[in-house]
Amino acid sequence: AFNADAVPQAPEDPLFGLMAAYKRDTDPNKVDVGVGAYRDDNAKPWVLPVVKKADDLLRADPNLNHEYLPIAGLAEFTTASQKLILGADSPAIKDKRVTSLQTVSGTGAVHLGALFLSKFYKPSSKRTVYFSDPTWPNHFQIFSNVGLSYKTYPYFSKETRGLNFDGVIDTLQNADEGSIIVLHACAHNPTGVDPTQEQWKKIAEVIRAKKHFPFFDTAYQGFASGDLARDGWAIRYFIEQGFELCIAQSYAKNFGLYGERAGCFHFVTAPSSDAQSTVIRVASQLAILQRSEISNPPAYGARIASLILNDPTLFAEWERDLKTMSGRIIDMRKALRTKLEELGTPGTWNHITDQIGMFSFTGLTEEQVLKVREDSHVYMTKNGRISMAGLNKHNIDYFAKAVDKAVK
Ligand SMILES: Cc1[nH+]cc(COP(=O)(O)O)c(/C=N/[C@@H](CC(=O)O)C(=O)O)c1O
Repeated sequence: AFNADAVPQAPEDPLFGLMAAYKRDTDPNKVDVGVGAYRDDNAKPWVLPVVKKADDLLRADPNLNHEYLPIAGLAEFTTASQKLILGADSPAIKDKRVTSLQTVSGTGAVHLGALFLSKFYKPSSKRTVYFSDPTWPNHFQIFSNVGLSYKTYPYFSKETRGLNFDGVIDTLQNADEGSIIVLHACAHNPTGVDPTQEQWKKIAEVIRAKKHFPFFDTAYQGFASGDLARDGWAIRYFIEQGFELCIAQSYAKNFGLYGERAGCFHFVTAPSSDAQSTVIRVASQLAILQRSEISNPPAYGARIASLILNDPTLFAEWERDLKTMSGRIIDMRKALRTKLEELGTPGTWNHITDQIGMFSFTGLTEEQVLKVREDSHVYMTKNGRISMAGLNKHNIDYFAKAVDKAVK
């Protein structure tokens, strides 16, 4: 007998709890700057025009069926995903040093990578995973669920509201050799603070010197700068430097395919004479894990993304849609900073425009966050992160005044 009555109550997921609380709120002025999901200027989810087009094409295909995909997913999707994040001319692709599996979005890719590492990465010795502090909260439970212990490296400087670069370097320098280092490829969540290219080079030096293993999580390619290649720069630099690494790639945000769960996991081996046979063995073990976890991935989102990634005209349209989203977010950053400065809201607000990607780390304390929620029906995560796409022409004045009231 299981005696399920012994099962303890788990805490509600903070983010999904926030989304539910927002939905329940009936106040007409309520503002949702919680979940990292793009909204248009009317606070509505935005189906990218290019995604609508791909959907029409897909539904018009007389051969469309609902058969199983291969365990590794749709080959034209994973191949195109490699090119997107590594660059079409990547040495890793040329040398056949990369293997990729389609996953249940970015979460599935982070999980598959964590599960694989828990079984095959230095299994006989102590392994520690390092996350930035702060990081995407789900990182902690995904890695602890597969039995890997973790620590954090300081990442955000409260004083400058920018990168605590020395904290990153010192912690990685003093970490046990061969630790797994989880890195946000661009548009860091929740801080919106990314290392400069020079700082990435120093981070790479320490990771090499300490024989750490880089684990990139990329969920916002095209959202940080609006430029896909630029947002892939850190990963491509590490590949150029000859690192062995893995990448969790999410298409939730940059294709707006949130609920369709489109993502990819890539494992890249270091250049060596037997790199290709290594990658084949790694692929075979990843397939075993994938089979037991999901058997094979969901078809619809990957088919949509694949149609767009593999068609130059649709790809160009996608890049335009990306610029629409990243452009509107940048407009909201400028508008919010201006409003807060005009209101004379205590503190400095340049970080709102210095930070990039979907989020701004406002610096509001937990009680100010709760106050702005109670008083003004504004929903942001407890760490003071706001999803900039939740702001628009109609609510930005109201939002700025709500923050001003909470901070004063
Ligand atoms: C860094 C990062 N990595 C992976 C994911 C997973 O996305 P998926 O939908 O599995 O492809 C998210 C989602 N972040 C937003 C939503 C969430 O928390 O799941 C967020 O931070 O709001 C990330 O912010």
